[in-house]
Amino acid sequence: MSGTPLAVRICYFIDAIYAIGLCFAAIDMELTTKADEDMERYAVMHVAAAYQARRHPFAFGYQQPSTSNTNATTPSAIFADLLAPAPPPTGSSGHPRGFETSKYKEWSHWADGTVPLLRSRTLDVIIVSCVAFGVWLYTSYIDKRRRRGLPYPPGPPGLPLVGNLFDMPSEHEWIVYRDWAWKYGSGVIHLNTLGTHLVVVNTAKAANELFDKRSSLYSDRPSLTSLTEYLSFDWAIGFIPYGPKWRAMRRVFHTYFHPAAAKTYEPLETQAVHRLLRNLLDKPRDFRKHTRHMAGQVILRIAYGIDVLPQNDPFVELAEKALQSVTLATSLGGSIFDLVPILKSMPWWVPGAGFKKEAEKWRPIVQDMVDKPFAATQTAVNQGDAPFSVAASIIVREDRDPMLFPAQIPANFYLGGADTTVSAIQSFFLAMVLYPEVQRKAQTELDSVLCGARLPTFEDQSLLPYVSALAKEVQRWHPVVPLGKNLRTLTRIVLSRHIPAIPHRLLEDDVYEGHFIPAGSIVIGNVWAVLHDPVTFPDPEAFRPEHFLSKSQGGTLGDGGAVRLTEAAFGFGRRECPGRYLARASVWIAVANILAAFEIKPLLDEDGRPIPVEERYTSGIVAYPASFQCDIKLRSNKARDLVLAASES
Ligand code: HEM
Repeated sequence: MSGTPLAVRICYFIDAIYAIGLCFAAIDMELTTKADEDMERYAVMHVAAAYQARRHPFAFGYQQPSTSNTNATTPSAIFADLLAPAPPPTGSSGHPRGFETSKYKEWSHWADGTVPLLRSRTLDVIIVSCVAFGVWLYTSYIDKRRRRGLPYPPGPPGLPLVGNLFDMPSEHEWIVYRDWAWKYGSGVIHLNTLGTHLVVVNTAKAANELFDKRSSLYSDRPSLTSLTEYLSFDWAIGFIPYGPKWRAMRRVFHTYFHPAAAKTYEPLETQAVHRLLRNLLDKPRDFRKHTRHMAGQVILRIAYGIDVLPQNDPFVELAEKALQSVTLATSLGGSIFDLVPILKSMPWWVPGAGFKKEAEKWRPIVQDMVDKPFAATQTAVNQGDAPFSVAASIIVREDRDPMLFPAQIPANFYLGGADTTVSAIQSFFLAMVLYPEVQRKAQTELDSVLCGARLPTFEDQSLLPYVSALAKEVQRWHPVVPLGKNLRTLTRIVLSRHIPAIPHRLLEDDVYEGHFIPAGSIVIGNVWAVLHDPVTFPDPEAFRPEHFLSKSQGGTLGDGGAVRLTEAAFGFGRRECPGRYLARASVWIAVANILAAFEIKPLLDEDGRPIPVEERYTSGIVAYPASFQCDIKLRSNKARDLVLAASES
């Protein structure tokens, strides 16, 4: 068997299923009409065909027999009929295609025996069907008792057994879930995929009630075997279940990222943004690459005290490569293990096995991402010339938590902080191309406060309310982590475990507004829907910083409400993003400085007409604007001087 080509093995499988299906159909007909020999005959032929193919792998081009013109009534006669016009041998391997007449006798005996065999199986089928029906009745009864008569939250009806598997959207799921919430008139909707309950929370009210007020129930994560076991991401706090290890990690995060600690990183963030300005000046077309470099510079400096190289930094490249493996894990091959953990012990040809092999190649890279930058800091500490960094501080601490491996803590920063910050800044560039009047207003405010004499710092926040509202609107307009990732048709199968951005998992049965939510449900906060609620944010699809300005300033919200709602961009409850203070400052500093120095416009074509830019986004865990080009030009000579001076200091 092991030497048989894969394609042939797939053919075996398909044909066996086909033949079995036809046998059951024949039995069914026999039960109902007692006289449909035709159907039975058809089934027998296909069973025989499958049998023949099993013995002769290259004979798969057999011709579909037509039963309509035959008078044959017994399996032997059918075979005689079937075998008479032997197809020509055309297989490139030299093996005969079609049936081998020399085997006729053997097969016909076998086929003759099939009819009574099918008949004798009838009772088995009835028993199996009764048992299956009984199991279904019993589980329905248990389910009903567990729900105490309460319904699940509303949602699309679904099909028996597979539930909503085929309802699941393949991209931009956050919009579909929001639409379902409107259609069924409920902030919380329920879906069932292959028996796994999926609950999507679409309003701020429900998110607040479930994730915040009942946070002890809603803070677990579903197990992601593909990432934690196969790729060794078991150190990533975002994937660690709710429990002592997660708490220990969060405590460390809090030590280094609480608001006062985050404030101490502002000079580093400003320095990275100044380098970004210089890079934009030198190579404006590479703005995407530059934002990635900026985010990497901030994170690696804070995490390890490493000053990254202007180009091709080995630590940035290593981390970026390791993160590519997450995409691999969230492909169908990897996700299948999250859905069906038993596949872990299955032979190599079972679905997902290719992923296992691939994961072996990637694991050392993920390990290097953890070890190599930490080792560099260790060396610097030993030599006594390490600048402040989280890694250096952990190395010299004596009160380290024994549950945590020191090198794993700073590795979390790149994983959580790099892509997210990059996406936000790229959304900002897109918004400025699409909304030139917003850009003009922000620049007018900057000019009136700074008078072109200096670049802005984070301290200027309160002096620049429109720019500050603009930075918040960037996170609302297209939330960085809107909900989910791209799920193509096949990956619908893994939805129940793997759908959302970073899903929560319910620990105990719960009831919300008269609806039952079972323990183990995967609970997704639809950040996008919360931030596109037309009652709170009129005209939610438009980029309008006024969404975050008080009414007296021409906006729609008081600052208090707006502040709480921007938090939604960073997730919910106890799992809320621990890097949010750092992230918010990085985005503000980047946005304000770029606006002060540059004008962002559409590129012009050869005839001087603006090249249209579309507002399109990818559907990943982190959503990016789809590739677009823009023209980034200095606003004035004064701006050039400021950029050059800042990048040299
Ligand atoms: C614009 C920037 C960022 C955005 C929009 C963002 C957003 C998010 C979101 C939505 C979550 C999921 C929360 C939930 O499960 O409800 C999250 C989790 C997380 N983020 Fe961020 N994030 C950003 C930057 C950062 C940075 C800079 C760091 C680290 C330095 C970071 C570290 C983390 C970690 C460790 C988690 C997992 C928390 C846990 O599971 O307990 N993030 N982030």
